[in-house]
Amino acid sequence: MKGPILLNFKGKKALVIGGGKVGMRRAETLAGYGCSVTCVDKNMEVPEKPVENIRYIKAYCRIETALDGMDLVVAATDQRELNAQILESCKIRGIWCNVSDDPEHSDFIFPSVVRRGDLTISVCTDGASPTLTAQIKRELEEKYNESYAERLSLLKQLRLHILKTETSPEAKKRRLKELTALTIEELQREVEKI
Ligand SMILES: C[C@@]1(CC(=O)O)C2=NC(=C\c3[nH]c(c(CCC(=O)O)c3CC(=O)O)Cc3[nH]c(c(CC(=O)O)c3CCC(=O)O)/C=C3\N/C(=C\2)[C@@H](CCC(=O)O)[C@]3(C)CC(=O)O)/[C@H]1CCC(=O)O
Ligand SMILES: NC(=O)c1ccc[n+]([C@@H]2O[C@H](COP(=O)([O-])OP(=O)(O)OC[C@H]3O[C@@H](n4cnc5c(N)ncnc54)[C@H](O)[C@@H]3O)[C@@H](O)[C@H]2O)c1
Repeated sequence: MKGPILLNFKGKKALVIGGGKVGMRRAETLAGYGCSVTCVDKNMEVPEKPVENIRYIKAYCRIETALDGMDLVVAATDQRELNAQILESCKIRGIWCNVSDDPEHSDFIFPSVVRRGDLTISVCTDGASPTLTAQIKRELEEKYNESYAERLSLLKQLRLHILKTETSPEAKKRRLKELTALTIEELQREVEKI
């Protein structure tokens, strides 16, 4: 069974093999998390707006050398056999691999993600219905709108202040809980008092 964890991608290196629709989306997702990404495609088409953390390489994938030094690999070619070979080579080397057409054997898969500042909500159906995943994501985007980024930033400041100043563990817990019921305007007023 797969379970969610949040990885720290800073300083990590990822290889995405196959820079088609899915591979390019994965490369951009990983780059967005701060990962250094190399994307290899035999027909590489560099996008109009290249992404800073992505090296775009036009070449056939050479598994033997391409995997060296990689922390994560995504096999996203349209060749099932090649994708399976990439997974096998990663297993031998102890590198975690995602195969875009084989969630069952992948070491990790890509959930759908809603981000609001420090808030991360991820949704996944383990490949059962990515369409339902996308629907649930849209519902969450509406419920947890952009204002949650501001709300969290205020809550963070207040939490740090309470942790520093409040000595009683019970009072600490109670005050932290009370804060989550406040509106943004009320939170702003609380921050001004710090
Ligand atoms: C969340 C998101 C993240 C991302 O991909 O970045 C994602 N799929 C997204 C879009 C999307 N997926 C598909 C379509 C075409 C329309 C449709 O059919 O609905 C579209 C729409 C589009 O492409 O625009 C179909 C599809 N998906 C998979 C297969 C292969 C298979 O099932 O074998 C096929 C059938 C292929 C075929 O038959 O053609 C497999 C996976 N897709 C996953 C994630 C993983 C499981 C997630 C889960 O179950 O929750 C997993 C296992 C991949 C993995 O992570 O290894 C992203 C939404 C972005 C967002 O809105 O946030
Ligand atoms: N996970 C998802 O959300 C999802 C959605 C649709 C499709 N898929 C699956 O993901 C895979 C890729 O789908 P896509 O729509 O991105 O396909 P695509 O055809 O757009 O991209 C595949 C890319 O792989 C490249 N490629 C093929 N052989 C190569 C090699 N030897 N070396 C380097 N590059 C090579 C091709 O040039 C092509 O650009 C398919 O197997 C598909 O079934 C997954």
